[in-house]
Amino acid sequence: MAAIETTSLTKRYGDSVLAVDDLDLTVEEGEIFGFLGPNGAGKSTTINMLLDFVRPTDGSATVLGYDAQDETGEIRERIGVLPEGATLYERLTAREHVEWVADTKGVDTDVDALLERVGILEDADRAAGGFSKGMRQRLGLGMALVGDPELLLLDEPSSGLDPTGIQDMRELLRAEADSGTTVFFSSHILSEVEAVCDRVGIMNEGRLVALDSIENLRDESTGAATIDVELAEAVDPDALDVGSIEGVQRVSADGDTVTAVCDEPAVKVDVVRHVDERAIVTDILSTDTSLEELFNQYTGAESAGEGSVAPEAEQREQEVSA
Ligand SMILES: Nc1ncnc2c1ncn2[C@@H]1O[C@H](COP(=O)(O)OP(=O)(O)OP(=O)(O)O)[C@@H](O)[C@H]1O
Repeated sequence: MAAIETTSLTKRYGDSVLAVDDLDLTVEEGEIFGFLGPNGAGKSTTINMLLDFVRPTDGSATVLGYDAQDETGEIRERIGVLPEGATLYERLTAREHVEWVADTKGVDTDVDALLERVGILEDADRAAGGFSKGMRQRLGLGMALVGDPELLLLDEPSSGLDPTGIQDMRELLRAEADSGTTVFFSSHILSEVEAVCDRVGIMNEGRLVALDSIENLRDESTGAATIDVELAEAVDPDALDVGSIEGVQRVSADGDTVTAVCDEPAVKVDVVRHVDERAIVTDILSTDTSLEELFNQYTGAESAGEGSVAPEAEQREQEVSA
C-alpha cells in the first residue's frame, strides 16, 4: 500500500488560479519524500488537500489507504502534521500543547521525552506566546510526533530554524524513517532535501515537473560542469587555447585561475590534461551541477535565488589535488 497516492488531483481557486493541476503522485511507505518547488508552486495546496483542509476541484487522494475526503478520522489518528506556520495557543505552555494533542488523539505520551527530542524540554512550562520562531517550529514538530504516527506530513519543517535546528531536524527525520515512519515534507531548502530524502518531487506552477532520486535527477540533467584550474602564475587564456577542447562551452580567466564550463563532467579531465601540458597547475576546483541549478532547470527560474531558491543551497564542490 502506498502511503500517499493522488490521482488527477486538481485544485482551482476561482477561474484564474490553477493551484494544482492533474497531480499523479505516489509516495511509498517508509520513504522520506521531499516536495520541492518555488513559491506558489502548489505544495501547500496539495498538502492541504491530503489533510482535507482544502477540497479538490477534481481527482482524488488516499493517505495510508484511506480516502482523503471521506475517511479523515482514520487518517488523523495515524498521521502527524506540521502545517505551514503552525498555529499555537499563546497562553498554553509547550507541555500543555503536547498533552492537548495526546488527548485529542486518545494516546498516552511521555511529554518530557518528546519535548527533549525536539530540544525544548527546558521550556516545557513556558507559555508558547513568548516562543521564538524556531521554538515554535520545534514545538509544532513535537506535536506532530505525538502517538508515534505512521506518516509525518510536514510543511516547511525547517522554516525559522537555525543551522543547529536544521541539523537536529534532519537527524530526527532520519530516525523516524529508520523506525518505519513515512516522511513527506515540503521545502525550499534544496540542500536540506538532498541531505535526507530518498526521492523528491518538484512542483512548478501546479504541475509535477520531476519525480526521482536527486542522484537520478542529476544524471538526467544537462550535466554542465565547471572546472577552475589555478596556475603558478597568470597566463593569457588564449595562449592556453582551452576553448579548442571538444566539449568546452566557455572559458574565462581571473588572475592565475582559468575557468572552463564543460558539457559534461568527463570533459574536465581533458581540460586539466591540456592545461597541465602548457602551464604549471597548482590547484583544481571541480564543481558539478549544483542542486540549485538542477532546481532551476526544472522550474525555469533564471538565476540562483529566484523562485525562493534558498541562499544556502549548496554547491557541490570537490577539491582535487593537482
Ligand atoms: N485560499 C486561496 N485562494 C486563492 N488562491 C490561493 C489560495 N491558496 C493558494 N492559492 C494560490 O494557489 C497557488 C499555489 O499556492 P500554494 O500555497 O499551494 O503554493 P506553495 O508551493 O505552497 O507556495 P509557498 O512555498 O509560497 O508556500 C498560488 O498561486 C496561490 O496564490
